[in-house]
Amino acid sequence: MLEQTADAWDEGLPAVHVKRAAEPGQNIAPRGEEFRCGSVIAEPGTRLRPGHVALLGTFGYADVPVYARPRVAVLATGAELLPVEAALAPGCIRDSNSAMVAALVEQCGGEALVLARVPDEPEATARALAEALALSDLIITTGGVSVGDYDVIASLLRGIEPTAGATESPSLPHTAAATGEAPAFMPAGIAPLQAQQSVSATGEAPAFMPAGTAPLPEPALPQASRLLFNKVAMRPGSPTSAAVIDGKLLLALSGNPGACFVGFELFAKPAIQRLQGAGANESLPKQVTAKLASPFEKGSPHERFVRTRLFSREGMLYADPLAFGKSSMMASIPEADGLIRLKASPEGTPADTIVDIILL
Ligand SMILES: Nc1nc2c(c(=O)[nH]1)N[C@H]1C(S)=C(S)[C@@H](COP(=O)(O)OP(=O)(O)OC[C@H]3O[C@@H](n4cnc5c(N)ncnc54)[C@H](O)[C@@H]3O)O[C@H]1N2
Ligand code: MOO
Repeated sequence: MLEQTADAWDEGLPAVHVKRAAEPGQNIAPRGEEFRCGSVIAEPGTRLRPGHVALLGTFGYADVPVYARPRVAVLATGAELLPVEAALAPGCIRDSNSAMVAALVEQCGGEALVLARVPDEPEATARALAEALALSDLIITTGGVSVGDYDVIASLLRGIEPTAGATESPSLPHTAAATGEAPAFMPAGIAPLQAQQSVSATGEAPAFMPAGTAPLPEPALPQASRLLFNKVAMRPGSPTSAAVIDGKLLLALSGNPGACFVGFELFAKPAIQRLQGAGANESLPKQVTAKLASPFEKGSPHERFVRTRLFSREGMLYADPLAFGKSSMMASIPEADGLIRLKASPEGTPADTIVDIILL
């Protein structure tokens, strides 16, 4: 509001000049202007944003029931993995996936429980998964999911029965957005959320890890396990797999950091949001369209998800694919604003093509 008066003189005396007369009711907030009796502040399942918290506050709701943050166990597999703080040794690599996945989990509202890394041994891995099941609502593993002799997650998954309708290369979950269906990989009856726990994402075994957990008699997953899918028709991250173990979702992401990141965005993020009560559509990745700013030369037998920078020029959104976008590379991950969805094609995609973008 600006002052509508000015100093003036009237017949030699100081006066106030009113520039514009007030209208009746002006600057008075009538009762019920913004909210009526019965107005809904937030529907059940709404993710509470700062604006919702302001509304709840103004109407005196100090406490409201919310979903517990899902506890997400993060288990990196690979004999070559070292803790982040370790000096490099020949043939070894630092476990960056655990730290990245933990940060991604926290970013989408989950609570990350970073478990001790396991070598490529079925017994140790099955034991670690049993421990993860006891501690968490959802398990994310990285690595060991491809076709090599030491890909232990893959061999454990091969040992369980596929769910009716499970496929080798399912459609990607966000293709369900148009139908309004729940993502196909979300199993019905996921175990209810339990009390919260907190743990730091240092990559070390958490202090609450039960000591002396009895080893499983066989390196196998529990009887009640069901395979949802093994492998997805996408690049990167084609070995991504999913199963339900004892009523909890296991997402097995690729060990390659770039593929691990893409797998998380496409599969883990929607699942974590669903566990927080988000509706099927709300939890799916948000998509926009943009013009490709530079050509993407490489073709792919499967749909490809390319990390990209986004910018706008003259009212048009452009996607500029980032360098260092290979599955094994991570330099482009922090730079990426989105993932370009490129259709399977033997050829590359020319500049100026209108492409779908998943926003990160
Ligand atoms: N014979 C074939 N081999 C592979 C195929 C194939 O079709 N046939 N597919 C390749 C593709 S595509 C991918 S993707 C990878 C996925 O392999 P895994 O998920 O089993 O991952 P690993 O082999 O365990 O690791 C791959 C790569 O990533 C590094 N890594 C693993 N974990 C971490 C971590 N926690 N932090 C950082 N880096 C990690 C690991 O050292 C390897 O370099 O399979 C191909 N092979
Ligand atoms: O599926 Mo892999 O990530 O393409 O290299």
